[in-house]
Amino acid sequence: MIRFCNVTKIYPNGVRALIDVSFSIERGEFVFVVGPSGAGKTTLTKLICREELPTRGQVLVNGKNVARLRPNEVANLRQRIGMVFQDFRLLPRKTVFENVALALEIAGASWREIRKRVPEVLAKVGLEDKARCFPHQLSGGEQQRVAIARALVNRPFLLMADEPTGNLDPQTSWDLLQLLLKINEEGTTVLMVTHAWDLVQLVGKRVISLQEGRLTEELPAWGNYRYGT
Ligand SMILES: Nc1ncnc2c1ncn2[C@@H]1O[C@H](COP(=O)(O)OP(=O)(O)OP(=O)(O)O)[C@@H](O)[C@H]1O
Repeated sequence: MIRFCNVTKIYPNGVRALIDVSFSIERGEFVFVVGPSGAGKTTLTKLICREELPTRGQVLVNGKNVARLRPNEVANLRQRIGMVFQDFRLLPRKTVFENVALALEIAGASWREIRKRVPEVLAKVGLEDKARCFPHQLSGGEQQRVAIARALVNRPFLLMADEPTGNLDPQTSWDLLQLLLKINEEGTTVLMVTHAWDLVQLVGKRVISLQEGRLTEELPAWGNYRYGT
């Protein structure tokens, strides 16, 4: 579903963010992307949603070279990839319902669909009773779950979460990871960028590791491996 073929990304200022990176992600996988600050993790996510273009090599999403997409296809690609960020990025003057509804409105959904779909997706993230709240009335973990609901509402084929637990305490981070694992079990491919190596070790999922722009290590899923056993 996602394929990087010898991808190098050099920014205009000369920084080599990714160097000759190749990997594939199949439909239905849960993949962690780890690595130190500046290793190229966010750049990798930006190449997938075509926020950036590779300098060399190819990024294929659903078999299509993203560099060759027409503008309407780029918009369509971005609508079909759910994005979650460390800082939640909710609109502060809109309620939880409105924050999630906006993603559907932009995709052209009818009011009838919005009224049906928003409560469904809020229930999925356990926030059905918070629809009328504003973001500042919620905890960090709840705000991140709203962001996940917003990312899911258009039924994306891929959920990309860039440091989603970066602003959360350990227990809330763990709960959030469980939510992402549940979403993955229900069929959505998940790519999670993280520094939280402790979380990565607690679940047996595939790990792509970057170091100074190079893919240094690819650990397969560990099956039933559990931390401390
Ligand atoms: N728009 C840009 N222009 C120039 N250089 C950039 C740009 N975006 C990122 N970089 C550089 O590219 C390298 C990789 O950055 P990237 O954000 O992908 O790393 P990261 O692994 O996500 O880091 P962090 O964990 O700190 O978020 C860094 O050296 C960064 O300074």
